[in-house]
Amino acid sequence: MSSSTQKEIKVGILGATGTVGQRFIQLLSTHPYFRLHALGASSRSAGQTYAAATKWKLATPIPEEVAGMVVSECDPSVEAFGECGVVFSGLDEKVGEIEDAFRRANLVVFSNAKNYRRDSLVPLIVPTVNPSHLSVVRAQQASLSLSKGYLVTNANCSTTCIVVPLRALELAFGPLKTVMVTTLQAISGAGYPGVSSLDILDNVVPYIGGEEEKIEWETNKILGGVTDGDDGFDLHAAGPGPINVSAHCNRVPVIDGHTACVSVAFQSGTKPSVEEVKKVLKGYKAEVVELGCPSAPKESIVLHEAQDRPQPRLDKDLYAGAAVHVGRVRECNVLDIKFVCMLDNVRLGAATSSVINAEYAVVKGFIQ
Ligand SMILES: NC(=O)C1=CN([C@@H]2O[C@H](COP(=O)(O)OP(=O)(O)OC[C@H]3O[C@@H](n4cnc5c(N)ncnc54)[C@H](OP(=O)(O)O)[C@@H]3O)[C@@H](O)[C@H]2O)C=CC1
Ligand SMILES: N[C@@H](CC(=O)OP(=O)(O)O)C(=O)O
Repeated sequence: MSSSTQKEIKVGILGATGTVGQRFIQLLSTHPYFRLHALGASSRSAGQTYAAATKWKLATPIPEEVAGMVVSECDPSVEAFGECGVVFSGLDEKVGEIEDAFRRANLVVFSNAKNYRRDSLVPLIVPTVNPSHLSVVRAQQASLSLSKGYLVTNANCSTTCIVVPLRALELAFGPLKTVMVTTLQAISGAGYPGVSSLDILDNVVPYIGGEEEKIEWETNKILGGVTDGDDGFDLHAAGPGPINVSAHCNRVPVIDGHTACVSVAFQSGTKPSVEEVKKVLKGYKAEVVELGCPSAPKESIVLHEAQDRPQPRLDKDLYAGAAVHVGRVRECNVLDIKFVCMLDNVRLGAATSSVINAEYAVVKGFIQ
């Protein structure tokens, strides 16, 4: 779809004052398809201008046209939200029912929260992996008698980091059998103000509530397929059984950028060489890139050859934080192959994924 023929779609942001909400503002203030029209947050912020309500933490200033917008409650009956075609949600998981209320008001909702990821009619989409799962929203709409509204989720940020290289490997070398992953997760993953400085400075915290279970479960939904008839998901589609995923999650004193150390075994029992694996990762082409979705990165996987890369501080900003970085590809003595991957947890790990998912929905005619 060319920007000259495209009618701008009015969009709202739920949780606009938060860590993910701020990235949405930054990404959408110059977007070729979407125009910011409504901002929502809690009753603590409602009624104030965006600049007054928000502890802005990004290095670029609050876009001028947004600073003076008045934040409202997250309620679909607010007039400005009713005028939107799409809402992007950076809402806390504790208020998941708000997203459902917007969907039932016939709005298209792109959510970052965990609440609906396991729903059998809600797509869980990493845009550079499984955007075609969007087809299931037609069954979701039918189940709720909605003509326009539906809800799409993106994945947990660490899960997003690992599934991009895993998809590339699976397409080239066949179904995966076992994945072992150890994460080193940035502080911004816990939102603002997040983990207290006294807990995280000079320290590593070897526990992030619920994170390991999310990685272990979500990986199978994302790498699975959709059922015949597009009315659900098949967690086992890629192989004879689900992938055995075992995760250890750690919080580390990094501001942005989650790192994951991953070991993989394939079902076939045949070990690909390190050079074959590198070639496959480098050559991986995602559909959203081929379709020209405006926020999709030129390379979905950036392969690093230097021994000490990827590093969050040095690598996370490439392609506006929309790529997964992979390095240290080597043979694994226990499983088949191992590598290190890293992504910007607030961009590809959250806001950017929602935006690319919405771009794909526009290009594929799922948003009028
Ligand atoms: N940070 C990250 O890296 C990632 C986050 N996520 C998910 O994204 C979502 C947002 O996370 P994050 O931005 O980090 O969280 P923050 O805590 O930084 O922001 C939460 C937002 O939700 C709003 N909010 C809180 N309570 C209510 C309420 N009762 N009614 C309406 N709005 C409310 C807050 O508004 P107010 O300012 O008024 O309190 C704020 O805008 C979460 O579900 C999180 O799990 C997913 C992947 C990565
Ligand atoms: N739990 C993640 C961030 C997050 O909010 O994940 P989820 O969207 O799965 O709740 C972290 O702390 O880094």
